[in-house]
Amino acid sequence: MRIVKIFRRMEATCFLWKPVVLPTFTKGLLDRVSYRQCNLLSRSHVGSRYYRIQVFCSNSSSTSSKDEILDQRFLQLLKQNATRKAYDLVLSHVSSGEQLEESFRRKFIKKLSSAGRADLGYELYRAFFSTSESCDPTLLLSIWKTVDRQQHSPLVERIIEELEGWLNSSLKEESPSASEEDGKYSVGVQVCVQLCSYYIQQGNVARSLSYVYRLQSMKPWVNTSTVNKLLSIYSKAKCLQGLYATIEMKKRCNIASDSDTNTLLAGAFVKEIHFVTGAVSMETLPKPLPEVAFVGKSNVGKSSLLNLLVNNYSIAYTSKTPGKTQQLNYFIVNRSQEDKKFFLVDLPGYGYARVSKEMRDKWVDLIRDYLEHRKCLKVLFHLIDASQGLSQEDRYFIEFLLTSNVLDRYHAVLTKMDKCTKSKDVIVKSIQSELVALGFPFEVVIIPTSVKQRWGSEDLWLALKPLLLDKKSSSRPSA
Ligand SMILES: Nc1nc2c(ncn2[C@@H]2O[C@H](COP(=O)(O)OP(=O)(O)OP(=O)(O)O)[C@@H](O)[C@H]2O)c(=O)[nH]1
Ligand SMILES: [Mg+2]
Repeated sequence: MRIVKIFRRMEATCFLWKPVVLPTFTKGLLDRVSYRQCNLLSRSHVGSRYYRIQVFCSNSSSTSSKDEILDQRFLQLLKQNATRKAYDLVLSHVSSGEQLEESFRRKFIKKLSSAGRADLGYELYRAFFSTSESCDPTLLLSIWKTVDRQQHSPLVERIIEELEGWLNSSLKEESPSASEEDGKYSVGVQVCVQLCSYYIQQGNVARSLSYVYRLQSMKPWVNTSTVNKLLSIYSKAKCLQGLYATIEMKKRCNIASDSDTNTLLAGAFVKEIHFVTGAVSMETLPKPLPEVAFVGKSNVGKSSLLNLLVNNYSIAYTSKTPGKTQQLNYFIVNRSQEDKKFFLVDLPGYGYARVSKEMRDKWVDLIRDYLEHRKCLKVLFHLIDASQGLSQEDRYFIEFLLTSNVLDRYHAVLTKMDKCTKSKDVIVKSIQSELVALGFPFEVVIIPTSVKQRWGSEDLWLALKPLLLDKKSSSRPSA
């Protein structure tokens, strides 16, 4: 017989005997051949041509093949649901002094856990990895995620104790640099998120939030997906404090939103929203509820911003033509939740609108009346078109506001930021100084937004924090 080809692989050296010419696809197959596949192939033929492979010698130590055989038997037992036997098999292999590669150890632990025996997975973990000083948080997390919450709470408690110990002993609290032990801190983020989730399910809000705050010290490793996971956890738990802690952490860590972030945010705060009425006079306003109003010149983007806030782009009608909204349009949010319901009010615009002067004057009177007398108005969003800056009408309106009693509820919002060429900070600073020059007695917080690019809603929700979290202290202390 003639040796046709020799394949050198990590696991073994293979000699190929006959036929002299190989079909092309067989060659491809042999390029990817592994030690185990050699054995299989040596007993088979491909197409009409027979060939033989002989494994002449194994390049790695004999433990590798033993590990593979153990692996096959282990998987077979798992298939038969004999999880305990599978566990015993691995344990006796190791207790008899055999070596076992780390990749197999990890695999056995994970497989046992995901086969419904997190307890056995954890026992193996203890036997293989854990000494009193060391901890493998990735493995512990993977075991934890497979635990049936009802049945294994002592196990979860043990895992948590180890993970919290690891967080406290291995990760610095004061901001580490991005290059520092990357893997360790990425796992640290995962551990924190899992702990946030665990403690909120246990009803321990303070402990849960402490891990959101902890994430701030891992800034380089926190990303949009971390934020989205937290929003989803606190939304499910209906925990407004958790949602706000997450938004604040996101802002401090300067993490961008994606479309999921907006959907999750709106979904967390708005369980339902309905149109209630279009009021044309003070007499036709609905019965009082805490209220959030959107005011600004015609076409500035009030209705669009309301839609962005609730992530529902068909609830308030928008139009390119100024003067679209002609009444005080009332939308009720969360109407079936007594302690959480509130109104969003979309006002007609002031300034230029494609309607008669008489009509415009009527709107201005109504807006003034509304702002001066509607006691349940808790938050006023005053919209300014960032692409045009403050208009003369805006200045008149601000002069009126400065003499009114609604300043303590005032928030300036910049719209259409996507149309601006200057940087966000430059625009915000310039409007801020204009407002101070107009006579604002405090530095106004300005919220930049873009409905077109769908960003900015988290700052609007932050502005509603006093209203939603503590309805009694919803006004800013007067300056
Ligand atoms: N590029 C851009 N266009 C926007 C933005 N927000 C709103 N618009 C557009 O501006 C136009 C006016 O938007 P509306 O939301 O109807 O404005 P409004 O203030 O409610 O207008 P009135 O009801 O007429 O007072 C629409 O064509 C919107 O699509 C934004 O952030 N960026
Ligand atoms: Mg409108």
